[in-house]
Amino acid sequence: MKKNSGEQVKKSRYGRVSTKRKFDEECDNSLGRKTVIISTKKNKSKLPVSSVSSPASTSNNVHSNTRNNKVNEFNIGDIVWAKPGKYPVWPGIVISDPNFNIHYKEENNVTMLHIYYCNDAYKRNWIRINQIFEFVGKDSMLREFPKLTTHVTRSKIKSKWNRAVDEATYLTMINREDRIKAFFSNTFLHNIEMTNNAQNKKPSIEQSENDQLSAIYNQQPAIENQQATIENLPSTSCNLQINTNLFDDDFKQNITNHEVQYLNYKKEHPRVLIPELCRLFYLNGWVTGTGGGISIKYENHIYIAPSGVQKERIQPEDLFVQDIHGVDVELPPPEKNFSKSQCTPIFMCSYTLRDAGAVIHIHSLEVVKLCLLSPGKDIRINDLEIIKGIYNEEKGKYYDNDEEVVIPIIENSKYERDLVGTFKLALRKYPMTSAVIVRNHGMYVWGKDWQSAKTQCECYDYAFKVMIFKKLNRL
Ligand SMILES: CSCCC(=O)C(=O)COP(=O)(O)O
Ligand SMILES: [Zn+2]
Repeated sequence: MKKNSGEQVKKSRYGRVSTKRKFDEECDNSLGRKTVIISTKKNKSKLPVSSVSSPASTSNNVHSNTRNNKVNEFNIGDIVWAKPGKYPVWPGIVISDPNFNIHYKEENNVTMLHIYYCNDAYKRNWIRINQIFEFVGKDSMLREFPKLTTHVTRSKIKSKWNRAVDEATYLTMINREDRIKAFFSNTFLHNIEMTNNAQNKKPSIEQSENDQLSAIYNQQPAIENQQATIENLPSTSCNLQINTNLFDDDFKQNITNHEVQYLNYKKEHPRVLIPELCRLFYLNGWVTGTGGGISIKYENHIYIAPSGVQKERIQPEDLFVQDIHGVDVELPPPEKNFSKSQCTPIFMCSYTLRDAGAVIHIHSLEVVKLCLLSPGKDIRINDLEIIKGIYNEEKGKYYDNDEEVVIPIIENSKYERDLVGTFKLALRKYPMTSAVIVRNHGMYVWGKDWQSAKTQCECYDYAFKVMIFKKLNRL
């Protein structure tokens, strides 16, 4: 079948007209916009590049009208439009393939980029670079590429597509470094849900939409389990403030004051950090079986998670806040029926006796394994570069790699609160330590702030893995 332009119109086996050629043509011909045609090094295929700068390109200065002739100018974290063959044009984010840790490659002389799609259950695939262009906002897209968007804006997937575009728009508003975290933590969708709940409405994703999208993407590889790498480090609710800008005034008016209060917390606030870090610690295997977590001191108040809950699902309002004397200042909503973490007495020992700014309690398998291999009263770590990340509280400085780090082990007890006596004794006997191991149970680690506590916990965890290896292999 021939059209006036001479374009060969192909029909897919589903009877849908192929839009691949139209996509390039539409980009080239779009009214009032310049397009820069560049050739990729090997396949020489023409890549139309939008001259409309998105917030992302403005802030990162990655894409511009004067994009040069490189094979791949997309970087990890770029927000893009992708038009994979017969599938609808969809917003996505450039992120490395978790299996190979690369975000672009040459395949059969074609440059491919690895994309995760917005609002689509973390579906991802490798896609030709000439099927991608930088993300422009929804209005520009609808105005300038009407043919590309007609299908999605009229079909049953319209609302899903709209949410994907909103998510992409939201991601362009935040720093590139935070985008991947925000993407994997579903920050945007979380807020939509929060807003909808405030209106006593559930987010309505129609089944038919899901079915249709499943059919559309059924040839794409399914996403593997989310991995706790630095790339997809989850962040529960940072940037909530920015996100509300996407809601119209009606929406905002329907959010209760209580919720607005949480939307306004900065991302360094414990009500944001504790849920975010608990989620990370869960993925690290540190807070399994509901136990463990982190407490943070902020402006002379101590923030503590609830006890016995799925720590990776804690919400900002779930936290207990008390002063340094243990007097409650803020409580979670009473209907949640939460009680304060059983670890509170130990957390308080670290705050009062060591002037900690944050305390982490982990239930990692490594700690328990190491205890099984170490019947003595303490663990000694030598000859590891990683110990430079551990703080010597007695000397007030970080260890050198030729020093020995000694961590006391106290015996476990029936209840966490019964550990207080031996915990205090350990602090007295080991003034240099920033951690106490509880045999066959876990470990408490503290630092002057949450970053220090987290970094040290990572260093201990790493060192324990090496020690287990050494002990098992009699090295
Ligand atoms: C399986 S958890 C047993 C109790 C425990 O060790 C613990 O750390 C409890 O912490 P929580 O913050 O859930 O009270
Ligand atoms: Zn515990």
